[in-house]
Amino acid sequence: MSLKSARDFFRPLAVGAPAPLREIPARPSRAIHFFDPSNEKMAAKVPGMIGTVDVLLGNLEDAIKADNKVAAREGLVRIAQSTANLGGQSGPTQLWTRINALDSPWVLDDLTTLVPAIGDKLDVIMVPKVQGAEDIHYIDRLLAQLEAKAGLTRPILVHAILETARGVANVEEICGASPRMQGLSLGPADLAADRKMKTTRVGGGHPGYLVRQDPPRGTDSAETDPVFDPGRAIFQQDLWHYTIAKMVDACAMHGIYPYYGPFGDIADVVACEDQFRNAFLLGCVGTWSLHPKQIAIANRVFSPSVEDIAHARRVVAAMGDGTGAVMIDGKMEDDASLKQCLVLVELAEQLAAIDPELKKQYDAIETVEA
Ligand SMILES: CC(C)(COP(=O)(O)OP(=O)(O)OC[C@H]1O[C@@H](n2cnc3c(N)ncnc32)[C@H](O)[C@@H]1OP(=O)(O)O)[C@@H](O)C(=O)NCCC(=O)NCCSC(=O)C[C@](C)(O)C(=O)O
Ligand SMILES: [Mg+2]
Repeated sequence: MSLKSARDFFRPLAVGAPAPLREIPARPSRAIHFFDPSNEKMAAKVPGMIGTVDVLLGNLEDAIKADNKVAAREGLVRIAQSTANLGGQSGPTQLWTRINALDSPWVLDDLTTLVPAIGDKLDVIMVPKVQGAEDIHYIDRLLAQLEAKAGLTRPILVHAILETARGVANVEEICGASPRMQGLSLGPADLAADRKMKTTRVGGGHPGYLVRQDPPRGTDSAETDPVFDPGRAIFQQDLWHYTIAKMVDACAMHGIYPYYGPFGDIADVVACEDQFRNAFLLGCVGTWSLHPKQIAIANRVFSPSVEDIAHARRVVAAMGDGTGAVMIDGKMEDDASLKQCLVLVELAEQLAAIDPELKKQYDAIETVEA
């Protein structure tokens, strides 16, 4: 892989294109809510969702029928142009899109239509099925040319979906391929197919992927029949743990943001919440929402709880200049656990700035002396 010099990395890739950002802004993005801009019923709901969801994403790729690709692209342009407070750093809700795959017949028209028409409102472009740095380099140069032509003053950021085995293998070079890289999401359906995993679910766990409690002492495990042996507990495992953890490390290393992705069992709100929470605990900043009812789940899970913030503030207060060790409720806290607490406190501050209800809850926390 050829590496750019440090100086060249932050140079615009086209004369007249906006300067790349040195840091990716930490804008709240707990839920990236997908809608089909060619579906009139869904599109009609978009204005009413502003302020209730951190990101609205006009989807142009999979889940949009081939016959509706042009209508979806045009619908997104119309919605972006006619909806106030959506995208472009002005409002509470960002506007993203997911373009078609780089080898599809639609992607070039997606980019050459969207950037001149609504490039000033589009915060992030999600690129599906990214295989390696070369895919990001292609998008990077093309966006710079289109931004220059359109006279844009702010670079559009790029988000890659991790949904091929090669993409997972190349995840670090993908994250570091361009200063436009904003983050990564897991694409569990395409990734499962590409890896030849044997699950047909869109994200989430699988009852067959488990570990089982040992048989009682003195029993020959060969004699136990799992079907007639209900006494042995089974523990379902997370099929996606390895990939999410790998994605989180690659993103943290490059100063960009990891997201879970889709949870296809819309009816199972409980398992959806579990999957989202696992991702939150592992370091993801948000997830996708495919149906309006997943927005509230994502907002709840990806906002630190009042209890966590109360504890984190106690530790911050007790640690004074941030060095040494103290005991709080029987537990040791030191320089490192202070940093863990600051992750939560800083996230709470960012969220409180855009979510008045959450601000009220965090403001009501009484400071308890350690
Ligand atoms: C699942 C579906 C078919 C159920 O749609 P439905 O109409 O059957 O659901 P409903 O419960 O009956 O809907 C109730 C109301 O909500 C509306 N509605 C419903 N959904 C939305 C929405 N998203 N945004 C805004 N409004 C929505 C719907 O139009 C209806 O309106 P109404 O009350 O006026 O009749 C529908 O929700 C949907 O199409 N969601 C988006 C699906 C999508 O974007 N999939 C692609 C992302 S996942 C993926 O690509 C994989 C990945 C990463 O690539 C990889 O793993 O490889
Ligand atoms: Mg996919």
